[in-house]
Amino acid sequence: MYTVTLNIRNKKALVVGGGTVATRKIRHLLKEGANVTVISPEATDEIKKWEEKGEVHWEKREANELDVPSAFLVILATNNTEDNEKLLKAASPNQLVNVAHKGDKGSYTVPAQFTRGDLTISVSTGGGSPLLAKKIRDELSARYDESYEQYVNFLNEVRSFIHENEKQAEEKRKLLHSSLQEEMKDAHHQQLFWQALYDKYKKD
Ligand SMILES: C[C@@]1(CC(=O)O)C2=NC(=C\c3[nH]c(c(CCC(=O)O)c3CC(=O)O)Cc3[nH]c(c(CC(=O)O)c3CCC(=O)O)/C=C3\N/C(=C\2)[C@@H](CCC(=O)O)[C@]3(C)CC(=O)O)/[C@H]1CCC(=O)O
Ligand SMILES: NC(=O)c1ccc[n+]([C@@H]2O[C@H](COP(=O)([O-])OP(=O)(O)OC[C@H]3O[C@@H](n4cnc5c(N)ncnc54)[C@H](O)[C@@H]3O)[C@@H](O)[C@H]2O)c1
Repeated sequence: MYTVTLNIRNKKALVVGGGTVATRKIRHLLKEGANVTVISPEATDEIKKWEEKGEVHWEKREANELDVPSAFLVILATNNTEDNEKLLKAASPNQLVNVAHKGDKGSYTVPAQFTRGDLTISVSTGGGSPLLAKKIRDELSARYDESYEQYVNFLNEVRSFIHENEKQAEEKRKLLHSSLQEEMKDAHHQQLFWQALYDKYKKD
């Protein structure tokens, strides 16, 4: 499998089906800023609320082959395997298609994941055992707790500063590695690190 992180902001996403699985998928798509259309005769209360608030466009009907080609990303999440497969055939090879009832039929599956600011940790079994992916994700989310959000911000800022101020590759590498030491998660150590950088490059 070839793992990527996709920017789906303002991209057209089509979700076929309005059940529990579709709802979970839509929640994630909205969080990432996609432009979501749902086609389904029935929908959960959560989807109805999104529709009322104008956050998704819901077409209350069964989907057909003509609906598929215009979306960047397509999620086939009906409870009817034959319908999902009929719609899958209408997709172009250049579209990203997720098939909820059988991951390996589509072009992508969604990993279990969590974020801490700019840090995303994803776990995939490629459809082999979604529940194992979820279990490992839960274990990792306890290990990489909320404090990582601030820590990743710190590393991001430190990295920009080092790139701006240090031109020598070896010294740059050393500084970047020293900012990764476990103790740097602590605010006091971060302050000391900044002070050392300012002193080294004579900034106030
Ligand atoms: C990770 C997560 C991401 C997401 O969907 O957003 C995800 N499934 C999640 C939840 C979940 N999945 C299932 C239940 C009910 C469990 C139960 O019955 O109790 C729950 C609900 C729950 O546990 O909450 C079961 C299940 N899943 C699939 C089938 C069909 C099949 O495989 O035949 C069946 C039914 C047969 C079975 O039970 O096996 C198929 C897929 N599910 C995938 C991803 C893809 C493979 C990912 C991988 O392997 O790494 C793939 C192939 C397609 C896809 O959807 O992309 C999300 C984590 C939740 C979270 O993030 O909190
Ligand atoms: N990917 C996953 O994580 C995962 C987890 C559990 C189950 N599943 C699979 O996902 C599928 C959906 O599960 P669910 O729990 O959301 O089902 P569900 O019964 O809650 O919802 C199915 C939805 O599909 C709609 N629908 C049916 N035929 C349609 C059509 N032709 N066009 C448009 N909409 C149509 C229904 O109106 C309903 O809203 C099942 O096939 C199940 O095997 C996947």
